[in-house]
Amino acid sequence: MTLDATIARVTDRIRTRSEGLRGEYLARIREAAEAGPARAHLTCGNQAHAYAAMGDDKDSLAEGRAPNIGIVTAYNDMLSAHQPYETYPQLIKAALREIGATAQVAGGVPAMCDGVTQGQPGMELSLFSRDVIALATGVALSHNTFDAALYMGVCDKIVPGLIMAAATFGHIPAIFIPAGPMTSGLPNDEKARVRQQFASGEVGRDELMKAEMASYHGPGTCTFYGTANTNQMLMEFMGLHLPGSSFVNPNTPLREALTVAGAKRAAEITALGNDYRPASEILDEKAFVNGLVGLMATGGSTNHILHLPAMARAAGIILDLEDFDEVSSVVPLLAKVYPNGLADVNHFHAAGGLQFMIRHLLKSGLLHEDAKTVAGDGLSRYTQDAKLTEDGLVWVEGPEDSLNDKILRKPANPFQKTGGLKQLNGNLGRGVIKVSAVAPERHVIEAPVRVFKEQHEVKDAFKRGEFTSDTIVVVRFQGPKANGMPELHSLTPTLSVLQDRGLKVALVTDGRMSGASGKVPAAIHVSPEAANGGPLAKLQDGDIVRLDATTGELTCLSEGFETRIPVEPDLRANQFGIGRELFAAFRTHVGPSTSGASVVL
Ligand SMILES: O=C(O)[C@H](O)[C@@H](O)[C@H](O)[C@H](O)COP(=O)(O)O
Ligand code: SF4
Repeated sequence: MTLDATIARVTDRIRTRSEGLRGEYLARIREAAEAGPARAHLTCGNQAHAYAAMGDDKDSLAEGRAPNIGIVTAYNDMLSAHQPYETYPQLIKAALREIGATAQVAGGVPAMCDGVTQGQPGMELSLFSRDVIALATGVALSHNTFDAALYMGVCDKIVPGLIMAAATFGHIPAIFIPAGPMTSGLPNDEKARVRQQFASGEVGRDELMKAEMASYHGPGTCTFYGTANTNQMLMEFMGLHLPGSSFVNPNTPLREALTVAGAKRAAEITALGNDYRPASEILDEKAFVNGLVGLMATGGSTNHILHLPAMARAAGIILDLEDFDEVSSVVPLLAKVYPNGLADVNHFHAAGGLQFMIRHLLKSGLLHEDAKTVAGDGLSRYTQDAKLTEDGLVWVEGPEDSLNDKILRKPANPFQKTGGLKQLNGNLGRGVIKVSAVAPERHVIEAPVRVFKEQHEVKDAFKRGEFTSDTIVVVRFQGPKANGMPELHSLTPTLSVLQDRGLKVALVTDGRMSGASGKVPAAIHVSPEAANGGPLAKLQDGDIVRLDATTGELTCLSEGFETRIPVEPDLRANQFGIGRELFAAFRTHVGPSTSGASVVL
């Protein structure tokens, strides 16, 4: 199938834009690869320290001929998605021992659960934790005793931070090992309904707690299509998972078989063998464009508008908002998974899942098939599903037709003709809006603004009954320099209640939303941020603003707006408590959201 002209043009533009940076990156990676196997550079003392506690594997490690695989783990008990990782290192070590290879836990990385910190001060460390994860992975792999790395992470900032490090250590192969989604509990839309009832005082806290616990009920990734499950999609579209491994539930025989297979595959693709697949060769412009296509076709999380540019830059590739915008304009929305629909990722996987999508996007010429992956050359192998048979783990072609066209469709009959992501421009700055979950009649709003600094102030104004007409709610000083750019997802129930009461409402912020946010139109990541003197700092209550997701306009229409002096914020409350005092350097040095709000790149 001929590659779509727009996809080809965007890829060429990215390749040209990145030429210098990518060239320097690849030269560094080549130098690291040419230096030879990692452990050859270590002294006897270095090695003795590295192997001292490795028991049965000590001799094999000391001989230095067999591949030694570094495990980077984001295990903790706080994320339901990461709790299953507790037992993986032992399983991996035993699997590699079977084939004469070894594995060591190179190090752990922190992982924040955005569900635990949502609406809490801790959320102000969330985005920064992505770069902390990249730094911590660098510390782990700097032991330089590994021929490949297995990265165990699933959720929001964890996969992006691990990718930033995997690209930095791009001379060694990288395989991402998922743990799979939680089994389906109380449907996400039912949970959201009880939250709205609680916000409007119709039910009490005990009713709300019951619903939340029935929704988030066990190990595995939360079942909505948020940032974590968008990560899982990316890892298959970008060829860093084994095919079909993203949405297999934890603590199942198939999940265990895929973990073992991923470990053994890592040992096969090191420089010691004859199928060397370094991460740098997989993380190229084609992989990132394939990731952009998957993001649009699945209606993925807006957080990847921040994460993908940071991930790409670590591999010497420069992504721009115009790339997202143009890919969105030609890639149809093929999946309806909450918040874009009622289904969850388990239903999506059962309907044909990622394998169905990759099959039909390849057929439509919307993906680069000639991509390198950890499983081998060519993305078409990712149209295959993983199955456990009496012959063990096998890969078989996924379904040609969707098993549920309310959840999954072919490009010829999409839910929406485009990916539903729109770049915004105007005298309020540059931002983005995702409309795949917003009703078409709500794509344009022109209304007076109410201006707030904190999300709790919005909820307080709501409780005082102050929202009685169409309103654009502006929450500013939420950018990375101001307070770390938290998610404002906890506003969703309040704004949804206003919307359901018949008001036209929208959110405009230099902050961000959760991948689980959806039905309320939100212009997010507005840049330059208010704390940097951005135009949002000039807005006053009552100004008329126009947000048009069809034309991509974000404009203040009030007289005299342009000549106003930006408001100076008092940000002292964001500089202390819950560890925020440790992140002053991050707030000072963080880059703009338009290039991923990174501190390290
Ligand atoms: O970007 C995301 O996908 C979110 O950060 C998600 O990981 C977060 O945990 C949600 O806030 C959970 O949803 P609720 O807060 O609605 O439970
Ligand atoms: S999906 Fe979000 S809420 Fe669920 S475990 Fe991951 S970070 Fe936590």
